[in-house]
Amino acid sequence: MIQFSQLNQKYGGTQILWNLDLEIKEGEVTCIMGRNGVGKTTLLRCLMGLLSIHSGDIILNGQSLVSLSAEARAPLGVGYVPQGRDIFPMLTVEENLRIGLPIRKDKSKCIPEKIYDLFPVLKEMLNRLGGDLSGGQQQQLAIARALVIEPRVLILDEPNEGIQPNIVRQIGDVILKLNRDENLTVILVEQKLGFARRVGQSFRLMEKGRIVASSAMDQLNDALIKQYLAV
Ligand SMILES: Nc1ncnc2c1ncn2[C@@H]1O[C@H](COP(=O)(O)OP(=O)(O)OP(=O)(O)O)[C@@H](O)[C@H]1O
Repeated sequence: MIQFSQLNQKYGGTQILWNLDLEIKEGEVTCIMGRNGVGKTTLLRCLMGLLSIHSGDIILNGQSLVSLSAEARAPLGVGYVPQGRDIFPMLTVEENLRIGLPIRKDKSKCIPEKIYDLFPVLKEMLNRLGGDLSGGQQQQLAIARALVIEPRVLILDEPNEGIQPNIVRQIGDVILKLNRDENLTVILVEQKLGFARRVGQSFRLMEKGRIVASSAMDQLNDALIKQYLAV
C-alpha cells in the first residue's frame, strides 16, 4: 500500500534518513519502533509532505507522493496525528473536528456520528475550547479530527506519550476496532512495548535512519529488544 524506496532526508547538512526502504501492507497495523532520535518522526513527516526529501520515492497505492504538497496528500486518504497532538487550542472541540470536513469525499457538512461513538467524551465537550481539555482528551480529539476525513491509512506518532493508562487503553481499543471492522491501515510510531504488542500486527525497527528489522509482531524477541530498543 505504501512503499518507501531508497529514501534520503537531510536537515541542512545533517543526514537523518539513509537509503530507507520500507513497505506498509494494506489492512495492517504496523508499528515503527526505535530509540529516541533514530528518525521515526522525520519519516512520518516526509510521508505527509511536511519535510522535503533529498532523494528516493514514497508511493501510495501506485501513486508517487513526492511531488505533491502536504495539502494534496490528505485527500488521498492519509490521516495524520502528529506527535504533541497539534490541536487548535483556541478553537472549540467542534471547530477542531470540522476542519477535516471539506476533505471528505461525500462533502458532508456534519461530523459523522461514528466519531462520537468512538470518542463519546468529545460529544459532551463540543463547545469547550481545545486548549481546556486534558492531555488525554486532546489526544482523542486529535485522533478524531484525523478520522473525520475518512482516511484509508491513519498515521499516529506516539499517541500515548504522557497519557493516563485508561485513555491509552481506549485509544488502543479504537485502533483495534477500526482495523478489524473497516480494514483501516495504521502506521503507529510507538515506544511502549506493551501497547505495540497489543495493537500491532507487524513491526519495523529503526536505527540511525534505516530500517534494521521487520517482521510479524510475535517475532519481536528479547534479542531485538535489547539491541534496538532498550535504553
Ligand atoms: N528541524 C530539525 N533540524 C535539525 N535536526 C532535526 C530537526 N528535527 C529533528 N532533527 C534531528 O533528527 C534526528 C531524528 O529526529 P526524529 O524526531 O525524527 O527522531 P525520532 O526517532 O522520532 O525520535 P523521538 O522518539 O525522540 O521522537 C534527531 O537527531 C533530531 O535531533
